[in-house]
Amino acid sequence: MDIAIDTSLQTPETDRPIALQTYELSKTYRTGFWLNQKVSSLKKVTLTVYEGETFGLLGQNGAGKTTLLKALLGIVRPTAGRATLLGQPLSDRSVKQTIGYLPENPYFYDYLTGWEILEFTAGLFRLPRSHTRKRIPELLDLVGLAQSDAKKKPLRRYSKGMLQRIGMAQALINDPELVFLDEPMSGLDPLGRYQMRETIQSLKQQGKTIFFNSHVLSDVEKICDRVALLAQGELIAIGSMQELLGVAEQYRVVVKGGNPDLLRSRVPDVEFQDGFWVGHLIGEPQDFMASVRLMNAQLVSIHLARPSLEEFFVNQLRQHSLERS
Ligand SMILES: Nc1ncnc2c1ncn2[C@@H]1O[C@H](COP(=O)(O)OP(=O)(O)OP(=O)(O)O)[C@@H](O)[C@H]1O
Repeated sequence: MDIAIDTSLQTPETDRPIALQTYELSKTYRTGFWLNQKVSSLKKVTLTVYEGETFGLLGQNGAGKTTLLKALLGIVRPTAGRATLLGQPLSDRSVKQTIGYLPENPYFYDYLTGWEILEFTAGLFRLPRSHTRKRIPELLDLVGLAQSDAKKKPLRRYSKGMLQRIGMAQALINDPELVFLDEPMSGLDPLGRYQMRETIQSLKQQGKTIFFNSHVLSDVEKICDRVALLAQGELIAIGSMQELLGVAEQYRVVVKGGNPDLLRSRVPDVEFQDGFWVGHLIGEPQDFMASVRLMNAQLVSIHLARPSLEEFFVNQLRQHSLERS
């Protein structure tokens, strides 16, 4: 399939330069012994990521996130549709020089030390040795491995968190403009996740575009400028946190006791959590407080809040599966 640059793809909604764009990108895998079964993993996905953005791709297991990443990186061939990376079609190999990629489960030659693996990767990019000698310590510092003896230790003696960090350093060796991260927080403890977020934020400050998949929605909410949500290969939502979650104009209420059916008329998304009814209020808080008293229920808390990304994610997926059934 020939994926040519299409000028219609280059028409931005704003004047911001585009880092990555897909137009009706689709991927169908053939599986089974006779390759006679089809799995439609991406269905006409159209999206734009602007330069300098931190963009999060969300979705349940099997939603098609890795397939989209692999299609963009040329690891799998799209079945239909088009895409550009830094203005070039996917078929243009030269663009790979300016791209970094951290796979979900990076494979390393584990007899190499941290320093050696970075030297090896630098060699693949044909970076001059003098440059590599300066670049490696900078990267070890950026990913939080400079203080340890990581550079001298073989990778088979690395912890999961250290491997993830050296994978990140490896993805950045060529000082890429566009960085793809597949589940960068996976397997990290809370401190490791915090440090990975810091690393991503410092890349953002350097003006890099970051495109990443994650299941850790609280991290995504903290660091992403925009997110897209995939469900069964389809793009079902895309936007900034403000566009998707709104501004804080809803009251979140926590109530003890009371009749859930009556509560539901004012708090449609109410759910029972750890002994309390929790949800978002529709209407005036004063009226609600009066009705809670009439229900013989107890108001535990009420405060202005917008839904979390997790609540948005669950609601969107529920709605999508209702529409499908
Ligand atoms: N090489 C392949 N051959 C056949 N089917 C595949 C292949 N790779 C992925 N799939 C299928 O495509 C669908 C999307 O998979 P993908 O790995 O892209 O999802 P994902 O959103 O990244 O999931 P996870 O969060 O679990 O990594 C799944 O149904 C998966 O089984």
